[in-house]
Amino acid sequence: MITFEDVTKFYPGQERAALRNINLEIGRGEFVFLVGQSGSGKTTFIRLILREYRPTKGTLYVAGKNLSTMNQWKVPALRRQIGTVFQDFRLLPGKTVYENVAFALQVIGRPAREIRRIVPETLDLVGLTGKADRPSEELSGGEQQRVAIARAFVNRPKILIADEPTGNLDPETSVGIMKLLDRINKADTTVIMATHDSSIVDQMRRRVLELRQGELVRDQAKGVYGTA
Ligand SMILES: Nc1ncnc2c1ncn2[C@@H]1O[C@H](COP(=O)(O)OP(=O)(O)OP(=O)(O)O)[C@@H](O)[C@H]1O
Repeated sequence: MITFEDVTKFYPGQERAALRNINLEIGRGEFVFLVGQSGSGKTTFIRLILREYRPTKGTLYVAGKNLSTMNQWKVPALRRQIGTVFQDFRLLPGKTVYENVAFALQVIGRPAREIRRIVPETLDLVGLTGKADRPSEELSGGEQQRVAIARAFVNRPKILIADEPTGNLDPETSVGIMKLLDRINKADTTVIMATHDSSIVDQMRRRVLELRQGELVRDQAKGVYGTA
């Protein structure tokens, strides 16, 4: 699903690469944790997959496409196959739960009938039954993250990228979010999650990729947060 072939990324004016000679493959339906200290390159890794940047060197394939040579006009189609979830939820203010999720389908031109069917289905899936008409800012942090996940998943993307999705949540709420991401993964979605949350990584025992100063220093099946 995702292949990094000797990928290096320098930002303009940067002396040290943000990512250096990354080689790895992430298969369809895998669940992968991306760990490493602040500044180790996790966000850069994610931004390359979303084609926010191109590699300076090397080749990156996502869903069968070479992102280095992909035309700019094809990027929106790529991003439709990738759901994204962030630490700060990024919901649309002044909109209800339903509207937040429906919007993701409206912008890609799905028919209204389909939207009326799929949005409630997806809200049920993420555990927000009965909350559709609530203003999203009145929900708890955990509920807001569920809205964000519903929005990311409503189009049934092949890949879900979560950048610190539990970063603003208490441990108990975080467990609920992880159960949800696990279910989404079991529905044949490739999930990549950047995190500093060691207890979650240690509990889930999934593949762990560790970056250090831009280099991949560990690729461990059923891994843990730290090797020390
Ligand atoms: N737009 C940019 N321009 C220049 N340098 C950047 C840019 N974005 C990131 N960097 C640098 O690239 C390196 C990797 O940063 P990156 O944001 O990928 O790390 P990270 O692991 O996601 O960190 P965090 O856990 O704090 O989010 C850092 O040295 C950072 O300062």
